[in-house]
Amino acid sequence: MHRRLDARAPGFAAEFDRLVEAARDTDAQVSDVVAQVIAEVAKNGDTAVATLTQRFDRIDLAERGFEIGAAEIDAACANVSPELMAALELAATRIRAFHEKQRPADHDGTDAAGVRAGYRWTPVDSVGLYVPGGLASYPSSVLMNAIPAKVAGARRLVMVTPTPDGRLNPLVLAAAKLAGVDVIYRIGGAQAVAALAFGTATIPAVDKIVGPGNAYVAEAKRQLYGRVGIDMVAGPSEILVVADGANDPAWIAADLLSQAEHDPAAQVILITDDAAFVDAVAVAVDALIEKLPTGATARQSWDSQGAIILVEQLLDAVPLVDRLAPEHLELAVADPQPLFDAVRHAGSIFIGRHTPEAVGDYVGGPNHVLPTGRRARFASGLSVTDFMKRTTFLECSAAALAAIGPAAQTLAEAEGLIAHAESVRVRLNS
Ligand SMILES: NC(=O)c1ccc[n+]([C@@H]2O[C@H](COP(=O)([O-])OP(=O)(O)OC[C@H]3O[C@@H](n4cnc5c(N)ncnc54)[C@H](O)[C@@H]3O)[C@@H](O)[C@H]2O)c1
Ligand SMILES: N[C@H](CO)Cc1c[nH]c[nH+]1
Ligand SMILES: [Zn+2]
Repeated sequence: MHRRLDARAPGFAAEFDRLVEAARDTDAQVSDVVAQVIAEVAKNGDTAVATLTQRFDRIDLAERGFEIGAAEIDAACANVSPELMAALELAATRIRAFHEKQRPADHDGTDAAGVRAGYRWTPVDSVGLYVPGGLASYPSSVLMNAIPAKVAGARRLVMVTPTPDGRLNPLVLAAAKLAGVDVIYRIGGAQAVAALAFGTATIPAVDKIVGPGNAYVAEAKRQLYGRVGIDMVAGPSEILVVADGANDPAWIAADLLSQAEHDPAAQVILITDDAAFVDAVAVAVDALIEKLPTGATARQSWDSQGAIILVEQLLDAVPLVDRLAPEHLELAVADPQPLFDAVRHAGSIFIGRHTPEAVGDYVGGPNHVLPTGRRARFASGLSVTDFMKRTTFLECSAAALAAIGPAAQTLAEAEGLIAHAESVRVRLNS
């Protein structure tokens, strides 16, 4: 049974704290398994990747090969219907147009002291794109990963995706070809993330790993950060819907289940100011779950992570939203703008009754790879700048050094770092 909370009831604060602190993606068991997988791949490379892939995805890489080659990709593309291809192309066009606006500007200027200072952006050389493939397949995540990488100018795009029991949606390969991915390996989970971080005889190490995944994938990226760059921790999906009682309960139930069907660990929450609507949505959720092919997953998520919170008035939702910092926030209310203006922490916001989060998963334009587990407090969705880094630069003429150097010398001496002071002083006195 999902949780029900009433913001006006005594004990609400403690109950809400428990909801906020409920760990879904970093529990000790997941963390230990991932640490073990990473250690095995670091030590035994391809052999460990093959053994773990046999264990978790039940496929024999010695027989199938690690890489998905051009012939397999072309055959898959030939099987994609024109209607699907058109939808994929529409998605790609819209995602590209949105991300092209994110290209950052360089800066190069000379200040009043005559010092030239600035920064310039350059792309990361090689990136690993994680495309999930355990419970569902994610052609849309191929586009969301690869298109911003291409817009940034990353030179080499290495994609990994698991193929449990050999299953692979041809649209995943069509999306990879459309987006310009360079090489694809049929591996997933923490072992794929570790292979991309360390490199193996078959799989080249990359500079940065991006993309979403389940708790194991997200934890592997978290543990490997530092050895390799990561975009963020993007784990099991989340949605928080703020809805008034004027909504059709079936619409809101579908929105909640759209994220619950991703993973038993997905978290879906409704906040409303209408007590009757609480019951209506709960009934609609139960009715829709029965009809979904993904109902078993959605049921586990709804029962174990789902919650409905009743508030006195809609603006009371704002501090609750900010505490939860959800991956997705839907504002299904008559006048969403005041809520939109007030909320500070959310990965992506969907404004008004006619903007279901699902449209953003595919064709909206903004990226659907987003921080989860309350990390929208400090992290942002995948963007072009995740595939770039900023190098600053400085140039002093003799006159400029004369203007600012003495203060540097003074500070270096105060820190007791005399070689620092000396490297400025010798130039000032030349
Ligand atoms: N936050 C985001 O931006 C975002 C976007 C899209 C999808 N998602 C999330 O991505 C996830 C996709 O999950 P998925 O499972 O379908 O695919 P996945 O590719 O992320 O995970 C499948 C892999 O997990 C590993 N695994 C499974 N059970 C394991 C176990 N018990 N021990 C060790 N490893 C194990 C296996 O190696 C398997 O190949 C969902 O949680 C979904 O909500 C998040
Ligand atoms: N909702 C997911 C992000 O949490 C993204 C996605 C891809 N396909 C469907 N949904
Ligand atoms: Zn989704």
